[in-house]
This record gives sequence, structure tokens and C-alpha cells, in this order.
Amino acid sequence: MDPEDMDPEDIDSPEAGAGCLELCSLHVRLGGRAILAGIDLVVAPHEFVALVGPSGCGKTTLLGTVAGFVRPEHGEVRYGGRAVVGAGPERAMVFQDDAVFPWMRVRTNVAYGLKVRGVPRHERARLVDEALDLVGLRSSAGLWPRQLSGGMRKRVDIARALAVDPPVLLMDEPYGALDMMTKQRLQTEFEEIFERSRMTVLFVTHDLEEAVYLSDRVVVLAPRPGRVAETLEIPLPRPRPAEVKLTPEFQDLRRRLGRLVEAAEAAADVRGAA
Ligand SMILES: Nc1ncnc2c1ncn2[C@@H]1O[C@H](COP(=O)(O)OP(=O)(O)OP(=O)(O)O)[C@@H](O)[C@H]1O
Repeated sequence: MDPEDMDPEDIDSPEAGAGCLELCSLHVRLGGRAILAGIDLVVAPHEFVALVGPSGCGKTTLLGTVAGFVRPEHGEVRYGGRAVVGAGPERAMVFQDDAVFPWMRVRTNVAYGLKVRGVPRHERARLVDEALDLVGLRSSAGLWPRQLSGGMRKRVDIARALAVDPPVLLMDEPYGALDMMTKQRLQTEFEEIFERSRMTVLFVTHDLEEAVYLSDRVVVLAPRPGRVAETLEIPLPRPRPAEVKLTPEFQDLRRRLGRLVEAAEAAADVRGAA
């Protein structure tokens, strides 16, 4: 559902309901230090939210907390109105470094999550084919990872996450290690995949252009400790061809986001100096 179609009262309600991902007053402490201090965020079904902010502000920690890898000191993560603790099948994660197993061919890599979940072989084959089609790797299904480019390995990674059809996809700088051309190609591919899917996406990036291009909303975190500083709505219509990046509307949003990140950084410096 387009978040704009949701009743704001529903979004703010603690029972935000089916398919909503809710981060409720999340406090995280690591190594004796407060890393996240009271993060509240509701992500609507089929909303794409990017998390940006200065290095070290806690983006990866926040994503890890939502994934269930990091336990909050206070607060909780809810999905569909229920608290989720630890990792769970409704949340899949894609990391910056690909997690492709070098000893498995592409097809077996993509089937991995389905196998772990006990999906029967014939059903698995169908779902793997669908996921490979989504990322354009059907004809490469029999290749070994060493035969793939960096972009193809990333597609394998994404196909493995998509194969289990997760309602929520968590992505931690998935394109951060790719060259600019490959990155832009994969961004456009993923925008199309998102558009056709029902997924809800929470996406960490340093790349503000990427954040504006892919998101419905960008959340700016401020550091020390990490907290929500600002939120920027991205009202660009979908689908978004790559050329949207050349439009004045896009450029204006990109500039506004840059100013918000700079302000979050400056405010943290002032706090740090005080
Ligand atoms: N296991 C840990 N123990 C102690 N401190 C940690 C641990 N993991 C992360 N931190 C600290 O938490 C803070 C936030 O780290 P995190 O990686 O979440 O930030 P980030 O915004 O994702 O950074 P970057 O943009 O550089 O990737 C950092 O100061 C980091 O040193």
C-alpha cells in the first residue's frame, strides 16, 4: 500500500496492524556505550525506507536490531502488531559483502534459504527459477561463483533473499562495494523488482542519490547516540526510470537531503563539544 493512502492515525497507533514494521523506542547499548537512544519508526506495508546519516551514527546497529542480531536494552521491534525477538522468517537480510557460498553453483546458492526452511524440492525449483528471473540470472544458474562478476554475485545474493519471498527485506549498503556503473544498473533493476513486489524494505546507505532514487521516505539519523533527526518524504512517482535522477525534482530532493545530513552532523558536533 502507498503510505500516503494510510490513515496517519493507523501509522502512529501501536497496533499499526498487518504488515507494518514498527520500531518502538529502541535503545541499544554496546560495549558499555549508548549506541541507539529511543528510535521510533513505523514502516508501512510495501514502503521503502532508507536510513542515512554520518558514519558511526548506528545505521548498521539499527538494521541488526531489526533483523534480531542485536538485542535492544529497551524497546522492541514489532511486525504485524506482534513483538519479534531474534531472527525470523518474515525478515531477510542482504549485506554489503556478498554471502555467496563459493562451493555452490548459482542455483544451489539461491535455493539455500528455501532448503533451510524445508521447502520441498519441486517447489524449491520453481521458486528458484522465479528469483533468478527477477534478477536476470536464469541463464547463469549452472555457473560457479568464481565465474561471476561482482554485480552478478550481488544479484545471486538478492535472488537468495527474494526466493523466500520475505515480507520485509533489510539491506545494509548492498551496493556499497560495486563500481558506479554496476551500482546504478542494479539500483534500477531493484527499483523495478520492488515496484512489482509486496515487500517492505529498510535500506542502509551512505549514497544520498541512491536513497532518494529508491525510497518513499528517507530517515536521517544523528550520531552519539544514534537517534532520528529528520525524515524526508520522496514523492517521486513509480516506476522510476534511471533518467528521473536528471529531473529538477530529484535534484532538489537530493540537495535537501544533503542539507539534512549536514545539519545532523553539525548538531552532533555541537553536542560533542558541549
Ligand atoms: N559490537 C560492538 N561493540 C561496541 N561498539 C560497537 C559494536 N558495534 C558497533 N559499535 C559502535 O557503534 C557505533 C555505531 O556503529 P554502526 O556500525 O552501527 O554505525 P554506522 O552508522 O552503520 O556506521 P558506518 O556508516 O560507518 O557504516 C560505532 O561507534 C561503533 O564503533
